Amino acid sequence: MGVEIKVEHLTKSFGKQLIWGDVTLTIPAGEICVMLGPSGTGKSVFLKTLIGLLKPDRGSVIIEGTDIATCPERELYEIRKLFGVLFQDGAMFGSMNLYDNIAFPLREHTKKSESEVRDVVMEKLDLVGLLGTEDKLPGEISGGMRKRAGLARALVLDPEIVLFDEPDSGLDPVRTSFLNQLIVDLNAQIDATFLIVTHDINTARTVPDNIGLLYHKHLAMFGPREMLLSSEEPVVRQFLNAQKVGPIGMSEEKDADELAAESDQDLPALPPIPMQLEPSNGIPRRSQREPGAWCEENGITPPPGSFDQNMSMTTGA
Ligand SMILES: Nc1ncnc2c1ncn2[C@@H]1O[C@H](COP(=O)(O)OP(=O)(O)OP(=O)(O)O)[C@@H](O)[C@H]1O
Repeated sequence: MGVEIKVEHLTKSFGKQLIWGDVTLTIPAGEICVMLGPSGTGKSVFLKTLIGLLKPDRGSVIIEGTDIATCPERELYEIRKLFGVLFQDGAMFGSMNLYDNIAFPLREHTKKSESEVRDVVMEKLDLVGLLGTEDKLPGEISGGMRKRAGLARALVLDPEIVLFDEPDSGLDPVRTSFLNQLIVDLNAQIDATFLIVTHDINTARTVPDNIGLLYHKHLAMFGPREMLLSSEEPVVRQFLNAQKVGPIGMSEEKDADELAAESDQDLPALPPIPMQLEPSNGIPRRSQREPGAWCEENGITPPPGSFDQNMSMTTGA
């Protein structure tokens, strides 16, 4: 069913460097969320804090009634079993074939027999479309296949929460589309809570139920996909539409002179909100909402052309 992650007033620094402060949000059980933000805004640090690999300075991360920011190491060890993580590079052991890489967490953390291990490994390989590649070494397969293998390994302990750290990094647009479809299909199938850190605007616009944006040491906005895609808030609008005009500069914020120089420029109209990616079997996911439902409930008129089935360009950039 997936479990909820409740983050309250979370603050993280390294020495004197504040990464982000007072982050409060709830990642709903079973839903897909995307976390965005310019490079260096602390998205990976956020993922690591959620899983207890980094300790926040203040605030809490509540999972099934336990605050993983303060709980004893033993409890943290138990809570971590709820997580599957797809690391950026797949984090495979280079000298082990895919079978042994994927079997690794089962051999480490369970008492399963080798034949039970085999059943799980083959099931997960099938799930990610990699049956038949089990004897290959990670170095012998493409980047896209390595991501899938990493995903199979993240799934072997049947996680309730799956964290994806830039699943699309280094992938071409076609492989990214296939991986996004796999993510949506998996969510429909295993119903776990998914959190994806990405730089890919097309992924952010089409895959998740909810979007968050970290910017300038705080959470600029978090909410339903349609809320952010129809938002006129300058940072959200600029980032989600990949535009140069707006408060975000080449390195963090633009200064007052830069902003004044573009004050007479008209902002391009918000592009249409694309349809959300559906599972390939056409059966909606449990957390999927009707297109336009959030806008209607909140009295927001979506940009013209939104939710058009035939829309080909989704970013409008
Ligand atoms: N263990 C650490 N010790 C000190 N500083 C760290 C540590 N981990 C991360 N940082 C710093 O925290 C900041 C945020 O890093 P992080 O990797 O989370 O950013 P990001 O948003 O994921 O970036 P990108 O989009 O480029 O991957 C960076 O300035 C980084 O140098």
